[in-house]
Amino acid sequence: MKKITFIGAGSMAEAIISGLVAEQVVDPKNINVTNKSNEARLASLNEKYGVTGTRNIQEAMKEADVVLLAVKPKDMLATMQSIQPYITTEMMLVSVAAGVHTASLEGIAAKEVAIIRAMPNTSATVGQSATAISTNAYTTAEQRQTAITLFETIGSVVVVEEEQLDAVTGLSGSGPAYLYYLVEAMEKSAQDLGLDAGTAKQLIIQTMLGAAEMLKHSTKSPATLRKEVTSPGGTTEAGLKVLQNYEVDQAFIACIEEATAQSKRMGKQISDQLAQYAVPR
Ligand SMILES: NC(=O)C1=CN([C@@H]2O[C@H](COP(=O)(O)OP(=O)(O)OC[C@H]3O[C@@H](n4cnc5c(N)ncnc54)[C@H](O)[C@@H]3O)[C@@H](O)[C@H]2O)C=CC1
Ligand SMILES: O=C(O)[C@@H]1CCC=N1
Repeated sequence: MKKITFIGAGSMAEAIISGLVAEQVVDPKNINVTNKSNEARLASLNEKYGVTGTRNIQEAMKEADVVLLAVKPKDMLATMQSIQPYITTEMMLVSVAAGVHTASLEGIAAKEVAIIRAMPNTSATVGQSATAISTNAYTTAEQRQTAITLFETIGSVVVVEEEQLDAVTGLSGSGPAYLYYLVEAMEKSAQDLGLDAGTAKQLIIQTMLGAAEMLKHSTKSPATLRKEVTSPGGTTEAGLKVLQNYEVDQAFIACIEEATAQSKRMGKQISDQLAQYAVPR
């Protein structure tokens, strides 16, 4: 990876830039960043990471090996149209936009260019994203490896078929929010039970981290690990009975299915929109 250009300078772009710089995968001098209008944001990224902020798209795209599209799905059409003249078949485009299909991007690029679609999550900010990527037909094995290396700077990477990315979005793209929701409930109950906020926070975070480490390192299934906490007639059994009565497992399943369905709906909406602007070849 010699030169990388970020189109979009928001939170996802910053998380990836900080990973690339910290892991020394790319020299900051070879990272260009551009955004829609916020000059101060580009200056701040320059100061923090040594990357080059520019408002000139042609300049930003010049000699880029990787172009990372980190804009909201609704801004993808305008973004693709603005970079289209500068896309070359030697480049690799990487999109992190939820629901945007590689075929839609190919339609606007109108060139046989490698396109990677990725679904990271916000834990990228602390180098702990669970990222899944898929590749289009023009992606070489070397480019695929480059994408894996890029996303490994912000966490773990799996390669999936593109049609699986909706499920990935519902599961791990949105996933941090489900866990934060659980923590919010744990904090509320701790407060009701008279624990001070600082003490509760430390206990909850370490409980989450410890359980995650157990899941990662133990050969036992989650069900076995759960049973090991649950003494017959004890506190866990009493608590879990309440969760079962509320069918909390069914609620989580329905939640992930609905998030996946929403990813599909967003994908259809944006691909219909982008199809109208596809350049005939
Ligand atoms: N927040 C999340 O949990 C996740 C978000 N994503 C995806 O990451 C993408 C970026 O999200 P955020 O960083 O949270 O967004 P953000 O709103 O923080 O940043 C978007 C950036 O795009 C720039 N932009 C908009 N239109 C542009 C244009 N025409 N040309 C150049 N730059 C333009 C904006 O100036 C801004 O810098 C989204 O597509 C989202 O679907 C992916 C995985 C997880
Ligand atoms: O909520 C969303 O649409 C984005 C995609 C995955 C996480 N956040």
